Amino acid sequence: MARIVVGAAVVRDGRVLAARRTRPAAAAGRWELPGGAVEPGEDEAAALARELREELDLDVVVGDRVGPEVALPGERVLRIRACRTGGEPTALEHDALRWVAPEELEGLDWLDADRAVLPDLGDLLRQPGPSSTPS
Ligand SMILES: Nc1nc2c([nH]c(=O)n2[C@H]2C[C@H](O)[C@@H](COP(=O)(O)OP(=O)(O)OP(=O)(O)O)O2)c(=O)[nH]1
Repeated sequence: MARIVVGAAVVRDGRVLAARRTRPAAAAGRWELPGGAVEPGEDEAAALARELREELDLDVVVGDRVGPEVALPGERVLRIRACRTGGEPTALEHDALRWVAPEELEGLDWLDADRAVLPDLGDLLRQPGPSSTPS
């Protein structure tokens, strides 16, 4: 069975958090949705929350899937989940972080697999969020 890699679409004020990789060499300098591999016996949402604490010192609430499941090399698949946070991320394993607006998505140098979710990510960012709900 394919190993699952989970990535977070952390959304705030209509932007999504992108993180720039430092390793391996082929991926260094390219952007991803932060996350990592689900460990055996671990729940996907729990894995994602754990990875974001480890990589970004960030507590998130994990929500619904975004976009298609994408095949990765080495019998792995990438699944993206929408996340919310009240905190500020710190780059502990990446060399840059950026809040990306929908119109900037296409122009970023994403890892190849992540390109497949950009249309759905754009739709998600354009939806009115909690912060823009009239009170
Ligand atoms: N986290 C993350 N990984 C991605 C994305 N797109 C993509 O192709 N990948 C690939 C890159 C890596 O080969 C793999 C995740 O590895 P990782 O280094 O981020 O996470 P990890 O610590 O759990 O990995 P590992 O030590 O078990 O190899 O998935 C993405 O958007 N986010």
